[in-house]
Amino acid sequence: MTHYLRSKHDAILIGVGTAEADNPSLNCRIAGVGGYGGDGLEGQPRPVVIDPRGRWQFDAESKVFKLAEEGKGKAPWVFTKAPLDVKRARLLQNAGGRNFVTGLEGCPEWRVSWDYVLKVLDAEHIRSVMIEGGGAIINDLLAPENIGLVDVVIVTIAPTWLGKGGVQVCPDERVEQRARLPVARLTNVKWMPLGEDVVLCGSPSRNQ
Ligand SMILES: NC(=O)C1=CN([C@@H]2O[C@H](COP(=O)(O)OP(=O)(O)OC[C@H]3O[C@@H](n4cnc5c(N)ncnc54)[C@H](O)[C@@H]3O)[C@@H](O)[C@H]2O)C=CC1
Ligand SMILES: Nc1nc(O)c(N)c(N[C@@H]2O[C@H](COP(=O)(O)O)[C@@H](O)[C@H]2O)n1
Repeated sequence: MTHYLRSKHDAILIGVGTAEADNPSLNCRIAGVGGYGGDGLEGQPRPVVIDPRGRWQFDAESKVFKLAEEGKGKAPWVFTKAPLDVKRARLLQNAGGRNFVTGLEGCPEWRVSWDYVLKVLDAEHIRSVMIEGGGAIINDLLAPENIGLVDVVIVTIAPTWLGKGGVQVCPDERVEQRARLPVARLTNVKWMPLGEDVVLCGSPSRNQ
């Protein structure tokens, strides 16, 4: 499911926490897409890493760079507040990736504004973005001020325990006129069994 979804989006976006924790591949590995039997890089999403403070210590051995070199994925676009150091900037450029420097743009140094990121991606002809994670990025996009940017939420439920201290995904509670409001629900919900998993798909409610 994850790889099918990756093939259907122009970009796949993660936060630096995920880049550092997982060394992810961020490509699509379904037979028939570019690099896996298909032409060029057709069906491969553009990896986008949100890294305001330039924490991601990537090098040529990072999976996403290896795959780009092998023609099995696109090189990443990295959003930072200040330019990356020369070594990382050169590696990124040589691989075909880019460093978008947002500047301070009026928000705390640890975060970027979605308005800025989405405008840049739109200008670069990215028409659909799959937000893969992690927790902080998803929670921020589920917050009332950002939820309008989200078209669809897809949750895969797998029969496995994730362990203590896992990543918590839940929007902040809403308080209006001192009353606690329920967290917005999804609408147009569909459930689909897929192998051992169940996939839930729904749209954020616009009027809760
Ligand atoms: N099960 C799943 O489907 C997935 C799980 N994960 C897991 O999530 C974990 C990483 O999650 P987190 O540590 O929460 O890191 P994260 O990947 O959400 O990145 C958080 C970082 O993004 C930056 N950031 C920039 N703009 C931001 C904004 N507007 N809002 C929030 N953060 C912003 C912050 O500097 C922050 O440190 C990993 O353990 C990874 O395995 C990640 C992806 C998918
Ligand atoms: N286990 C799992 N299931 C999903 O449905 C997911 N979207 C993820 N997400 C993230 O996938 C990354 C590893 O995959 P690649 O190496 O990029 O193929 C990693 O960041 C997971 O946290 N995980």
